[in-house]
Amino acid sequence: MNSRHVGITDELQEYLYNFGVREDQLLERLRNETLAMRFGHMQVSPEQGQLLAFLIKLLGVTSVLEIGVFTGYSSLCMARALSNDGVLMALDNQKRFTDIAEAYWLEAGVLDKIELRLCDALAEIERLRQKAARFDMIFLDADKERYPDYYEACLGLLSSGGLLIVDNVLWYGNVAKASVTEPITKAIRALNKIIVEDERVEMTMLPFSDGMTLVRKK
Ligand SMILES: C[S@@+](CC[C@H](N)C(=O)[O-])C[C@H]1O[C@@H](n2cnc3c(N)ncnc32)[C@H](O)[C@@H]1O
Repeated sequence: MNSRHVGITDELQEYLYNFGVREDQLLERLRNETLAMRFGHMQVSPEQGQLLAFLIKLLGVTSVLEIGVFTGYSSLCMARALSNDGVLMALDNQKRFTDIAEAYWLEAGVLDKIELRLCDALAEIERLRQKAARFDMIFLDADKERYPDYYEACLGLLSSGGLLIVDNVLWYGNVAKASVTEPITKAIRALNKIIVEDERVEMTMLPFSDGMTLVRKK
């Protein structure tokens, strides 16, 4: 295996932000407001938000399901990238977070593209499956302990050729450390094994931010 990988130092991360990411003032304000909050570390990185938006435009995605909204950074990136007839269904169970998200969606003029549902996401996905709902793209970024359950449920909601994006698949690098056996790391490891062995999909794991896997349903 080719072992030439560039380690991301703080210096290189700064370079990446200067030359690899375009973040406007609204997103920067949301990012800084969120980072100042407790749990602010849960927010996606600017480069992740940019990749999600890029994929939506590249693939002409018109329906997105987001699982895990938090203060709305990723949903704002995705909603802006959708065409005017595009829809983003956004699931979270914490109104104190999504109130912040909604204020930013309103300011960005994308509130009417987003259908926010305050719910337990896995239960809501099961309800959506019973109604035979379909999405072109799903971004999974909620409770990691249930990632394997989410994966199977999400595949049932994806159109053929649809894209599932799973965040935090490297979990701070812990997935590769045998000594780490806490429940979240174990669940993410389990999901990574399921995905790499799943012949129903094509996949690629990106060592990007905290690790993102792109899964295309055949
Ligand atoms: C990592 S954060 C999402 C970050 C977000 N994508 C962003 O752009 O900043 C995870 C979110 O999942 C939500 N969450 C956790 N468990 C959930 C559940 N069972 N149902 C719905 N939402 C859940 C949390 O409230 C939190 O807002």
